[in-house]
Amino acid sequence: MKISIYDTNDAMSQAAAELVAKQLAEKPNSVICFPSGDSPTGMLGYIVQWANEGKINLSECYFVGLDEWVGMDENDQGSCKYYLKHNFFDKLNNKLNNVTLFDAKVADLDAECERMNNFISSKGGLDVMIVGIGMNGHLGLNEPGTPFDLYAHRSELDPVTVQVGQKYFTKETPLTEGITLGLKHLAEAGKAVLIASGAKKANIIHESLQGTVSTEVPASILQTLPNALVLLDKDAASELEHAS
Ligand SMILES: N[C@@H]1[C@@H](O)[C@H](O)[C@@H](COP(=O)(O)O)O[C@@H]1O
Repeated sequence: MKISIYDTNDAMSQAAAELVAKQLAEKPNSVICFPSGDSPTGMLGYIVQWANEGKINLSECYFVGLDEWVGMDENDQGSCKYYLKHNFFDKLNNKLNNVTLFDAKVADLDAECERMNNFISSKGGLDVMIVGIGMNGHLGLNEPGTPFDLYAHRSELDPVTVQVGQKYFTKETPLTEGITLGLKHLAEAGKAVLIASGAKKANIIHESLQGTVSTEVPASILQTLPNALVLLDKDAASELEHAS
């Protein structure tokens, strides 16, 4: 695991976008996973800008979604699909050719997990998997207690996730279940990238990156991963020991 600390959220976001741009320059048909939430907004802004300026080419790459609230689609404000549509897909001048997202409205969610697993393995795995971190240390919707060796799976939501998740919705929304790529995908990705910013993430970043490795803190898996890159702004890094 390598940790990089930037002065601002904007600098951290630009560095994450540069990592994606470099990956695409080296391998145009890369398989890339983006999260939703507040963390990737700045990064996606740079990627959209550079794509629309013709500086990066997204036409050959494969985009995979990280997770979704069960029962929601792109029409539900607060869904991961809604976020990606409004912050990424719809802002690009050229429509993306290859986008694979969870369908969280299907009756057979286990089959949907298999579909995502099969798609990713058919492409030889994820080249870059970018994730944010939840206030309880979740990655995607891999909640506390999730085994490290799962691929895509259904997830019973932790009370912290249900409460914090309300920030994505304009009115109180019942959230009970999620569907998500697994921590095994992260372990097997070419690059496993965590992005985090803001002082409110400082405590869970410290616990995840310098505390005990445990399934109770899903992000602690990053300590064990040689492919892990952690990009933080200085506020999110403010409780780390011996970090500069
Ligand atoms: N399901 C999402 C995750 O994919 C996201 O990465 C994480 C952090 O969210 P944020 O970036 O808004 O802090 O929690 C949410 O619940």
